[in-house]
Amino acid sequence: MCNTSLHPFLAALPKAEHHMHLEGSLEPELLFQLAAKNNVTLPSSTDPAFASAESLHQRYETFQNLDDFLGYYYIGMSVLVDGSDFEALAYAYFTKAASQNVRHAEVFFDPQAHTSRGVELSTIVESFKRAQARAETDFGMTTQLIMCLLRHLPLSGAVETFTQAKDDGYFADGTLAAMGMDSSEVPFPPPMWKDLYDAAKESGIRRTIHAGEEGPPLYVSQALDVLDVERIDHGVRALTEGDDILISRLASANTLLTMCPISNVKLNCIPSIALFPLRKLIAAGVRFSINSDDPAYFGGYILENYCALQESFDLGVRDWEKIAKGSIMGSWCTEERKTQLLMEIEDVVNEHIS
Ligand SMILES: Nc1ncnc2[nH]cnc12
Ligand SMILES: [Zn+2]
Repeated sequence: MCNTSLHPFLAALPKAEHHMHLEGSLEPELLFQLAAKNNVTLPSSTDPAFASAESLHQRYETFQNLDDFLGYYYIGMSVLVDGSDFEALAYAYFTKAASQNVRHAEVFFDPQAHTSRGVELSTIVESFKRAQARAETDFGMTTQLIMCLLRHLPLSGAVETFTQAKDDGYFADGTLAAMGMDSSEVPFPPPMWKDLYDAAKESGIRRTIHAGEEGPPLYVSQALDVLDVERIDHGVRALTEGDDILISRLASANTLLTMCPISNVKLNCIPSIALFPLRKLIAAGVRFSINSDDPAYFGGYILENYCALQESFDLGVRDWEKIAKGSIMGSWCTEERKTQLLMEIEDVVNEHIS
């Protein structure tokens, strides 16, 4: 059997996504539409990639590294101006994700990149909430928002944004499920953000951080030791560099790694999907999920990530059942929702093997 034969099964498999940036789902076509609607001038005079949606797609094929990508990511999101733009962005992602049987999504957004342009935090959050409510009604998909702070900017801005979100009651009322940190990783080691993470922990707020994407395994250990995070976004370098002590620690603590194979290849964190450390994760018993990161920029949503792994690693149905169940177990939804989703997975697996 060829290793694409499980693709229909993978498409049907109920999935949880834990690592995608809503702004990273801004497809070039919508980007150009919103730029025209909001009179946002794109830098086409200095960068020919901004000539058209097609040339932008082409440029996205050749990112050199994380910062090269982030340059496009921040320009792209500057077309998001009013509430309807944020709602349209999130609802487009939820629609696409539902078509790939994502049943639960925990999604990131980067408020500082919008509030710095004069967009109110409440505009962003309330618009995403409208899209979330529609996704639940239209697709039965549960979703949660994770507010990410930007690590290439000073701590003071991150603290200000965190404090505003907390004072507005967005964590207390469950509008925001957790706090994360993203953007350029090196040279911004986790201990720089200790005060912020201490404040979040004191307020009982869940915490995650991007670590070990371009940064060394040390950043992952520091995130655990100094920031006391509950989850690590990426962490791929802990595996590729074979930090065995750290790998066993992640396994024994059941820390979820939210992994993004296509992103890792597109940003040159690993040379190819075949070198994604999937077998090592499985053998070491590390809990992980497979995610899209920035699907519009990397040319693949969650299903394309599942299928890319399958084409390289030729796993069996039972392996995928374990991966899918592990990602549900690592989710931040209610226990009741987890039970429901685990049963949905079993139904699809049983249907496939019968
Ligand atoms: N892959 C990534 N790493 C760090 N920050 C990001 N923001 C959006 N995508 C990101
Ligand atoms: Zn990410």
